[in-house]
Amino acid sequence: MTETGASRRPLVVLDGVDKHFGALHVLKHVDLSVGEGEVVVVIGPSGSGKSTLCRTINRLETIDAGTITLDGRPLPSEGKEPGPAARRRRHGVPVVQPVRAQDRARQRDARADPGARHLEGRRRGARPRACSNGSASTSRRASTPRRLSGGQQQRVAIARALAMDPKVMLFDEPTSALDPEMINEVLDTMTSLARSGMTMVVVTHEMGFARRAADRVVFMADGEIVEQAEPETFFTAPRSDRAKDFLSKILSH
Ligand SMILES: Nc1ncnc2c1ncn2[C@@H]1O[C@H](COP(=O)(O)OP(=O)(O)OP(=O)(O)O)[C@@H](O)[C@H]1O
Repeated sequence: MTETGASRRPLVVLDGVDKHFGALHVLKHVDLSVGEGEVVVVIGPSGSGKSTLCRTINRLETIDAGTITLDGRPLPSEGKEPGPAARRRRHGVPVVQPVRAQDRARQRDARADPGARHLEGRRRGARPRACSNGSASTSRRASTPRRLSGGQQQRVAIARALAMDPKVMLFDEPTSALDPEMINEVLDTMTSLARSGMTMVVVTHEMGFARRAADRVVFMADGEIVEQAEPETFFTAPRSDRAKDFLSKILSH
């Protein structure tokens, strides 16, 4: 039986977190504890606050009220450190986000048009940087991420994040901008990571991944955590009408 968050050592703890964007109340008194080695998949309708939740954990977004602690240490208040990048480095909570659409368009242009490829090479600079991706082949290692496919770029992003030796990794819809055939290779990498014991918070619409790799599914709607359960329980017997409605829509596709 899967160990639930309650029986693990708390690693990431959100306590009464509120977040507004102007008049929009995006996170409403959110309480969430992620245990060490736990894989939490966050799902819910568009606009429910999933990405914002993820972004508050690594301080890409500030919060208005409540606390977030990482391994018992509170995240700093806004203004006490130089900037978001420095905060992320210090706290070591990497987030893997979608491959940017513009990068993918540029790759397609470069493949289709030698002139564009030349320009693309100039844009990158004279010498490609090596990337320390243990899963990449030797020839791929000499490539810069922009020469790689979207799926390979995401695997490099995951490898780079792992190089930070993080206590927890965040994934914010990492497969959302990928071509369908590349989605599975990224999900396989994430599944391996989950099975290796990495603590992960994953915002995704990939329900197969949630069933396969999650210890717990957190369902959000309108800025609130409406319910949370082990995947089988959630997918076969959701309790709330919101979750039933959401699942009926996505699972019927
Ligand atoms: N920087 C911002 N400024 C203003 N409003 C924002 C900002 N970021 C997000 N929002 C709004 O906050 C709400 C929650 O957005 P969020 O991206 O967290 O939702 P989500 O559940 O991840 O949605 P999706 O599944 O579509 O990505 C949405 O109404 C969104 O438009």
